[in-house]
Amino acid sequence: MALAAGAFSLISATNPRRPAAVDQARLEQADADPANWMTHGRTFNEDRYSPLGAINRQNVSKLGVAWSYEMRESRGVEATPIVVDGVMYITSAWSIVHAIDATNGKELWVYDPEVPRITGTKACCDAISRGVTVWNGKVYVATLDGRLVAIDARNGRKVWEQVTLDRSKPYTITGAPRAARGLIYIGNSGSEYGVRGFVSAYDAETGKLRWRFYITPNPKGPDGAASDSVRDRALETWNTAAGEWLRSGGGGASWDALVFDKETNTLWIGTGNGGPWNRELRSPSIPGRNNDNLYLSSVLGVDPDTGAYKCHYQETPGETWDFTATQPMILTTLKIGGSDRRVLLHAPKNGFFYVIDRTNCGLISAKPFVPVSWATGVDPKSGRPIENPEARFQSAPFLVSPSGWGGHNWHPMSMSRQTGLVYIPVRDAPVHYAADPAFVHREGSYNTGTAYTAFPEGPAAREMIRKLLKGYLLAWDPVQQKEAWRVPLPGIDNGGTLATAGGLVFQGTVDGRLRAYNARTGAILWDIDNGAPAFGGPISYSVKGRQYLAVTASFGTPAYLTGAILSTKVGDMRKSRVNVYRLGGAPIPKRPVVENPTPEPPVIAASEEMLQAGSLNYSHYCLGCHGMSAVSGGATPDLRRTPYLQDGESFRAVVHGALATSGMPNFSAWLKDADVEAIRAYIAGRARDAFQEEQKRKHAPVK
Ligand SMILES: O=C(O)c1cc(C(=O)O)c2c(n1)C(=O)C(=O)c1cc(C(=O)O)[nH]c1-2
Ligand SMILES: [Ca+2]
Repeated sequence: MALAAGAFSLISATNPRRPAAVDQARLEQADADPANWMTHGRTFNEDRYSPLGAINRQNVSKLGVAWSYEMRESRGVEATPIVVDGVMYITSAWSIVHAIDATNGKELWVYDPEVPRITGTKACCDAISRGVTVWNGKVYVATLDGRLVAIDARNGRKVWEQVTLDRSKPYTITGAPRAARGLIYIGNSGSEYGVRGFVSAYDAETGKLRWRFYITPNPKGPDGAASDSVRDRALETWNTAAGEWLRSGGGGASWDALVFDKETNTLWIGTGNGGPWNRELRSPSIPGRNNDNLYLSSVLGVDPDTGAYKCHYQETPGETWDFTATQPMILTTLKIGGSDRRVLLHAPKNGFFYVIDRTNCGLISAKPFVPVSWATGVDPKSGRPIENPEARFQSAPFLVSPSGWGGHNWHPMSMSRQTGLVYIPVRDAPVHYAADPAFVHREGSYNTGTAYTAFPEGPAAREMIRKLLKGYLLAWDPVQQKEAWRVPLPGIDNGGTLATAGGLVFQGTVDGRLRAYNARTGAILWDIDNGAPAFGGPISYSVKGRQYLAVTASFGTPAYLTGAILSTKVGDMRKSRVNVYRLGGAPIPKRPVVENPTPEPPVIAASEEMLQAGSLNYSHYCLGCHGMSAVSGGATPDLRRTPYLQDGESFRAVVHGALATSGMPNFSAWLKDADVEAIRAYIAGRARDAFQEEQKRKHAPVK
């Protein structure tokens, strides 16, 4: 743990309040206090609308750099910064918390929870964290390895720490905790790794567990948890005699949205996908019975004080595609059919935009916001999707739109109170799903029960990805349930959005641009190089009357999916940053594209079987950080270019822990010498493709 002295004196010099003095009253009145961004989505309602308008359509093109803060890691950053009274609190990779002077980028303190790097083997999506929450002078971080830590906002010292989950199981935490009414709420991740998801509430002062709600029922008996009261009802929707879920827990991990609703006194939980994905392997369906697998893929409302079940709406009954309902939620009031309705707006992975009644979880409307092939619509009467009968891919592979990458994933959407539109980073990313008859559960790896075929290997992948995967920024009218405008974007891994009273929407793109759009029309008013993608939601705050725009800049995170293959910045392992902009700031720095040629790879004699085994093991154990087709997302070394590739012995040493302190986990429990050599042969093949392509380009006649 590193500390920087002087944090408190600096804060007290600029502000009379003690640091992070956030309480219920202050959060409830967040709209009267737009200088601060005190909770994940700015207000309890999480609409990510900033009432600050000093930066507006007329002057946004004059934004320059206020400051830029360098983190210690090159890994992915997904956090939304929190700003209270001139101090920013943010996490970088490995759940490291930074407190920064929000006016000049000066580091006040850093708290490193020292997450064991082996935890990386349980994380699907890089060593990421979506940020902290603050309450009554403390900053709370949920660590990748499952702890909830309360930190003194004055000096970065730990006040208390709780282990929130069974660390012998493949759980992680990537989500940001939320604070309300003296409690800290936190979920977890790991549905693909074999866990049973739950949400917990801890006393903010003492760290004592107040309640717990399990997303899936315990077939062995009650848990002594808040979810016990609905256990029987949930069990009726599972096969209690067969299925992987009896061993793994069935998934449902709630890894992102947790929204406190002060108007209906509800904590809204977005629940996750099933584990494994394939329902017929997870919990074989029983003809003539309900096979919905509650409470997977649902918007679930519980009592914030006790965790008692209130109501739910299951968006994807019998989830089988990695269709999480964990995506960010916006609470608002809409005039629908002449009356004011308290609604929850949700654009989950499954591709439908839902308007849900916050008083009873009733469906008000649902319309596709992206092409959808698994269902033709949602029946307004029953609230159930009208499924395409082939979409469950049991008899034949099926091209599912959207796929588990999401019609929309965790990247926060925002809503403008001026236009009434919701700004969604959309992914149009169909994928072929087929049942995996050879499914075996593997520790330390992704377990889906699905042969999920994405792309061919090698140079062909790039073309395929360009053609098939489309991303765009979508402005959506939630009352009419229709598109207002869209702007096509490169790739699908674009960042979250922020709407402001300046009539603007801000968003980062996967190729590292940062843009401001006219919120009414989608016209691009500002478009700069942010150095690296701003994946999380941008925020705006002000100190002493000056408005700032803050975004992160990092590689890694979800960019391993496709962004890396499309990006010109591949292999550019610079440190992650927080970039803050203001009117009249310094000029945007020029950042030349880094040339990073592939060295000639070694020739490794390998049979076709060996290459296939290498490819399979690569996808199980390496892809999550080092990228599809061995094309790194830029936050971790590009394995096609690592010097360790050149000789088998050093390569094996690295896979078996030689670089464990730098973040490369030790895989010796799962990968034996022959497995490692097969992976090396596979990567050498990918490296040869890249090498030959580069040679061809180099020697091509100049046109
Ligand atoms: O089921 C889960 O437990 C789980 C966890 C996470 C996570 O914690 O980040 C993701 C997903 N699933 C997931 O399906 C997914 O698409 C995803 C994307 C990301 C990301 O950070 O970009 N995380 C996750
Ligand atoms: Ca998942």
